[in-house]
Amino acid sequence: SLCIQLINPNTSLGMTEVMAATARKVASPGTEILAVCPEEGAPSIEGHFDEAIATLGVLQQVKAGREASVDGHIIACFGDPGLLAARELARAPVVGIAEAAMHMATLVATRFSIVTTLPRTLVIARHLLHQYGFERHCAALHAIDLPVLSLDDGSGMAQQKVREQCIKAKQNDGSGAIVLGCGGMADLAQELTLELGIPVIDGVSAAVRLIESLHALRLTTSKFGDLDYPLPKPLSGRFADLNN
Ligand SMILES: NC(=O)NC1=NC(=O)NC1=O
Repeated sequence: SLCIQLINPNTSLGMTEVMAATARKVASPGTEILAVCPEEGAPSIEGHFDEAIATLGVLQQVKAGREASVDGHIIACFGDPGLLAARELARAPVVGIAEAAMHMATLVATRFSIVTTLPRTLVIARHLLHQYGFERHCAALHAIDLPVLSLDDGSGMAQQKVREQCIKAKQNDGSGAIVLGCGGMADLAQELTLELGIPVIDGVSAAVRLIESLHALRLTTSKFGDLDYPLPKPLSGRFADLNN
């Protein structure tokens, strides 16, 4: 059986639980989901500064996961913070929820739209599209203009905004699929797919199944070249044990 480490890079336990529940629903029988988040950091990740803060916690959790011999790591934040650094530390596959959702969208539609949280994080999604080579596949990006934690406040307001933006995207963008641009939207994909009649894709679910596929194909992170383990050197202070 498989053990997949689900890393919520922010420190909000409610979001970790929503994503863990979604991951467990979609995981194959026998796949265990080990849901974690950093001991310290940002309660939500809404920009470049928050991502920089979150990266240390992601790396600490990846190291812990490697020591626990997990079969894969999911970076469950739509900016995929620390993805390549995590791949240097990891032996097992590391998949970000943005790249997972984007890859799946390209397999079922010629173009997809992204619906994310704050307008200021749109540029982060654009950077990822460029980095992953998916710019030509993305027809449009939208933001609900609500903070990440509004998805976790129990009011249902953010969820309604996500639904509205998805309906507008389907009507206006010429996209065949929609990517949900926040880990906190993970539980909305199934219902929106049914309601809209087009694939509405959550990156947490996509990442779980991608890691299961990588495992089945015996594919693990290449340790040849730039993703080899970090060069040994005396790291100091809080970083001291990160690379050993
Ligand atoms: N675009 C986003 O909303 N990214 C995110 N920030 C978080 O804290 N979790 C996410 O998925």
